[in-house]
Amino acid sequence: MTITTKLDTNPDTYAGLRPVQLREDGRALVLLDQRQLPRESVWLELDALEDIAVAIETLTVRGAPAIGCAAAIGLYVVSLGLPETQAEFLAELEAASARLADTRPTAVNLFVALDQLRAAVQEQLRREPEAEVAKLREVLRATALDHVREDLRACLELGAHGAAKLPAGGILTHCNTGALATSGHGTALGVVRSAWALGTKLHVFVDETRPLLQGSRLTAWELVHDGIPCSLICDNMAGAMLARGEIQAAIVGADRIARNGDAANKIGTYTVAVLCKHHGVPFYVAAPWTTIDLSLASGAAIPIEERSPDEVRVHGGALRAPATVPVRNPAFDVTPAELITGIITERGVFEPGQLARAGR
Ligand SMILES: CSC[C@@H](O)[C@@H](O)C(=O)COP(=O)(O)O
Repeated sequence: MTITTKLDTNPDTYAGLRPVQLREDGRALVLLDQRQLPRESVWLELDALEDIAVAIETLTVRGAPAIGCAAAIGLYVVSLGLPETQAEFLAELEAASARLADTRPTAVNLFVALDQLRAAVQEQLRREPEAEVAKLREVLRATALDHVREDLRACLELGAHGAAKLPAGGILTHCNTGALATSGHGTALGVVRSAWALGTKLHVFVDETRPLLQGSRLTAWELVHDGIPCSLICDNMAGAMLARGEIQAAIVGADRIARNGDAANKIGTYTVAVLCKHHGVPFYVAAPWTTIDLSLASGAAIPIEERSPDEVRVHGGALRAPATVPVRNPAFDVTPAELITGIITERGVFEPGQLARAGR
């Protein structure tokens, strides 16, 4: 297919939604508050460590790449308030990084971003052991902005690779993997966006994604905004849509992909993959390379976040279950590699079993 050459893959000319930014004066993390969508678009400006950590924990900012971007800019912003002596600065920077790392365990992008910033500081100290704190802040700022820019570049490029694979027709997606979940454009939803921009006739089936409704609140909001045809469905309707032949492919994102291609993503993704296998429908995972964790042999080693029982018991502000009923609330599941047709990255589209070699 030659159509991919028409896609804009330049992050410097990207004009779409950027939900995670550094404020123009460079002193605050700016976030589009995803808890308020789709009711209203509220932008928050945060500069305190605890506020930034809580924003990640409460899904004010969410989606693996966006979490990484928020942590990167967040750590830089926090560094502005740290002591001016190098030893104290470094000790407090480590503590701040540890607090941010403690927010959400599954999205590996969080740890990649924090490691990139810490490594950049270490590299500066190796070259200049007496480096002033001002210089170290400069390094943090440049590394954080580079992380965000690289994420956008990856999304635009994987969008182009994925668009060449996506068939016309019904496309099922789960959770939100759009601009909101990244630095912009999106991963799985970025592929949908890129394919639509190229003229592929699509109709997106949006799983509402219980318990926190990232599909109905966020994905549907993005698709309606872009004018991409879509239908919102409850999670338990996906099987019926597949059985009726209304879905030609499924595409989802990932929070962490192990070396063997097993992929952790929003709870319910595994169910979609099993259904697709049963119906002979291709099931794609789209993610930037920062989501691939080659240090883990398989998905069994991916830490899965368990969230508050009240996210399941309470819906729309009202109790929908006995207040004391025991609840399980794993936020993610692992889709085994054998159910995945292809993993779409900025480096190209891989069969799950090819990841390890591609990563060398
Ligand atoms: C491009 S986002 C990929 C994943 O992070 C996404 O599918 C997902 O599962 C997000 O979960 P969330 O709990 O909303 O952060």
